[in-house]
Amino acid sequence: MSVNVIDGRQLAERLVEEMAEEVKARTGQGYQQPGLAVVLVGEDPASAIYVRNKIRTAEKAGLHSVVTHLDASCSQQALDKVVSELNERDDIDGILVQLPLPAHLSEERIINLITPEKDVDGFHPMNVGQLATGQAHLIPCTPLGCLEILKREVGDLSGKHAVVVGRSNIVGKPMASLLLQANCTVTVVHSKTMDAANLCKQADILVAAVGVPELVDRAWVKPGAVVLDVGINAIEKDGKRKLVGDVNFADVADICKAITPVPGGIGPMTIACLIKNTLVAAKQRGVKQPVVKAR
Ligand SMILES: Nc1nc(=O)c2c([nH]1)NC[C@@H]1CN(c3ccc(C(=O)N[C@@H](CCC(=O)O)C(=O)O)cc3)C=[N+]21
Repeated sequence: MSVNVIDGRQLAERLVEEMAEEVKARTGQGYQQPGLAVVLVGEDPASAIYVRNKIRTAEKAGLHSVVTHLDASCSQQALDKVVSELNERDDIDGILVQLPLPAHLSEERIINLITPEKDVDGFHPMNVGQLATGQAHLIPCTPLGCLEILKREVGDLSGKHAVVVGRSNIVGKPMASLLLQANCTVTVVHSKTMDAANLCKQADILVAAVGVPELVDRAWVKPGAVVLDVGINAIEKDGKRKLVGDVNFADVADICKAITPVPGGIGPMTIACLIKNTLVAAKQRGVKQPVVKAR
């Protein structure tokens, strides 16, 4: 079987270009330039890289962006205050608080505090509930990026057996909701599942999102399956730091119909979907530019 390696970087770039056109058209019609706010707490180097990528991509799409960088030791009250102020700002359509937060801060509290209309991560219980009931408008970025790829690679998902490995609130659960919405038969596999490999081997669509380096090997994959690898794991190999996914790419690639690589697969699509959600939020809010009166 010839391997189809899905180029997430190229696809993401195309989506960002399309969105840049849309932003231009909308500002031309008198709407305010969409704004994204990213809040970063602490000095985790991986988080700093992701935040930089998000801001760079936002700028490519013609959004304006603000980054608030707080000290790792900041209080919950200080973080709450930053989010509350962003909630009130008219020029900000999307708010993202980079996770994970330092252990002394409550992620749940912050997720619940972000106003649902600006929750471009789609993590607020209101947006989670809307996704579960098919009324979604802000859908978590990674699952949304996965769906975009599946629409292109598979087309109609109706009746396909999709297996999601992992049950996190940020990927596994919303991914399962979205696939169900698209008429897949959905199985969720997790750490307590009996015989995960055999369940996965029945999947037409396999989404791996557990954060275990190269967990999924050949024994887990049905020939002809479409495999999406959400994992981003930094490992040491031959004394060098290297990024690998949750899928053992070299072991499975030749039996897949299509597969996403790490890096260059789902990661860039996640960021493109963050921009998409910021546009969705901006349209929903519909704020016009202030009218300057002629005199
Ligand atoms: N509130 C919140 N929302 C998030 O969406 C969120 C978060 N917190 N915390 C961390 C995770 C992780 N995440 C990534 C996004 C893009 C890449 C990405 O673009 N990766 C590149 C390369 C990365 C590299 O080279 O290190 C790739 O896969 O090709 C990776 C990881 C978003 N997250």
